[in-house]
Amino acid sequence: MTELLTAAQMRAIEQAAIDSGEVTGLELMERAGQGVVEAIFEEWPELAGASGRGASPSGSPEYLDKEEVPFRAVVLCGPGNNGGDGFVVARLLHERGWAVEVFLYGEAEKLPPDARVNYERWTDLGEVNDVSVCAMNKGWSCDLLIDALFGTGTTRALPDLGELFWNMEDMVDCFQVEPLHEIGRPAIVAIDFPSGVCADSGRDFPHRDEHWRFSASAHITVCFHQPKLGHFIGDAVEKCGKVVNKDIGLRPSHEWRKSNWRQICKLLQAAHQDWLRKLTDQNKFGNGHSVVLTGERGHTGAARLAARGALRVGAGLVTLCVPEDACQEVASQVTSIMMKTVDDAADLSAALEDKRINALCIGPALGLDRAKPLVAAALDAGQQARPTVLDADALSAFADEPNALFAMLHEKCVLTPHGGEFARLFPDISEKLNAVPTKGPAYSKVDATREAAKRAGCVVLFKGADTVIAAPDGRCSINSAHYERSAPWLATAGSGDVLAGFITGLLARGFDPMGAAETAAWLHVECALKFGPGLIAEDIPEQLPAVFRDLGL
Ligand SMILES: NC(=O)C1=CN([C@@H]2O[C@H](COP(=O)(O)OP(=O)(O)OC[C@H]3O[C@@H](n4cnc5c(N)ncnc54)[C@H](OP(=O)(O)O)[C@@H]3O)[C@@H](O)[C@H]2O)[C@@H](O)CC1
Ligand SMILES: [K+]
Repeated sequence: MTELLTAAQMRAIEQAAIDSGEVTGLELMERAGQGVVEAIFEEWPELAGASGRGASPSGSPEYLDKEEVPFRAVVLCGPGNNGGDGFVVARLLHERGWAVEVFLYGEAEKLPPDARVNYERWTDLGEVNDVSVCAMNKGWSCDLLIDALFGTGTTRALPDLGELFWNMEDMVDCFQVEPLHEIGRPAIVAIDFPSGVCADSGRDFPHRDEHWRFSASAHITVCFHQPKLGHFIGDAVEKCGKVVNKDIGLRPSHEWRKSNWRQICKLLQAAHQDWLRKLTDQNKFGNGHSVVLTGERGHTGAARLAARGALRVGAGLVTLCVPEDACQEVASQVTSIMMKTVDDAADLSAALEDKRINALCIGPALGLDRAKPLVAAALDAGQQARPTVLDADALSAFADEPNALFAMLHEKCVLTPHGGEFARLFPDISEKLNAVPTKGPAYSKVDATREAAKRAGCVVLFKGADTVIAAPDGRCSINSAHYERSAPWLATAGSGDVLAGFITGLLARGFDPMGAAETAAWLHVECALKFGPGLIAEDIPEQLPAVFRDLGL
């Protein structure tokens, strides 16, 4: 499980290692530069030779006939240690026979000490020009462009670099359709972050000149030790291209980790596999009994999707609670899923007398008018605190009085809002999240979800391509559907209902709320990836057997 750090956590780990005497800042900078060069050659082995033909701006045949020339790199260095990494990369490429041009944003005299040392090492080998004199056309016809302007220290807008960033985005787009060299334009590599992106939130800092871009773009982003939060949330996911992490020999101390674990956010990379493995001697009740409430006639599809999800994910029994007038509609559509007539809150309370029902899903297409009393019955303090997923209308119904909902919630609940539902329940938090950031670290989706979970007193799963899951005690994880797990076709009607069903089924199987939400979110994306384009919500649960087989279950 990868831990995602904030800039401050990364600095603390780095400082602890330096203070312990096991490494110096300068050594870390050297390793960072080496990591970037390594990543470049791993990504583009064709650049690993000492020389190449050089980029052909036009791809014209007469150019190709010329004698081979060294590969050319342009390195853009900034005023902090990110710039320091850039000087190391410039030197290492030069040592390999590359022709390297270096441009600096800022003043050499003001560079921090380690960056200054590497600046001087570079000036023994080549020139440094001001970034403002970097003729961009010249830059674009090189083989490699290194963005070492800003890394984890970005704290505000970079308006004077907006045009440069705009050009970089253009180049990244071009290169995605044409292979390297054929268009004579460079591979773009960001060191740690595409410049302008806030490391904690993944957001960039807009400025008045909206014509230009607010942050850089890259084909690959090389980060160090562990990826940061900002690589997986916010605007950065569109800018990083691909995130490559390089070890720079930092070992966070056990003590540091122990005292900070609640502040660390995990990136979900696997299901809780051991928990998923069914015990062979379980009977159907051993795997729990999930109940899903449907809406009224004509509004039962969402709950049926959730129920199917709960059953496929392994709940032993799944029952749909259906209003009398919708029974025929539901009965004609389900087989292995059971039905019970539940018209109102009194019926629900009576149904929940059955203590074998150990997980409940309430909300998908439930109907705003019916939702409030039914939610109250589901969460009735007189009942045992039963694991309960609240989704869709069960959340929106409380838009006018979210505190009334929070007062009823308990620690076995899971809320699964999308952005709109989140804003209805947590308007002030949503406002902070949607405000234009002016200084870093900017308020992030991770901050927002943690704050919401604390207020609600239960697990909150804030949906999106970057789904964030947080518990009231600060535990947090991100389920990213970006980069190699990109699954845009998951944004389809009913997909969220299936997710709610997955969580409910896992709760029935005995997962704790955080584990159920994390595993369900991860499986949900796996199912989408398994199916591919053309996916509709009905397909999602049907991929689970294949996903489970791949997991060796
Ligand atoms: N931590 C580690 O373990 C390791 C870290 N390493 C590397 O160090 C990087 C972090 O270095 P860093 O802290 O010096 O930050 P960085 O991103 O270079 O920028 C800071 C400078 O930018 C300035 N500045 C900010 N915003 C600005 C703006 N809008 N416009 C203008 N200026 C602005 C800011 O000025 P200030 O805000 O202080 O006025 C400051 O001068 C990290 O990303 C990685 O690449 C590696 O060497 C390996 C080990
Ligand atoms: K950078």
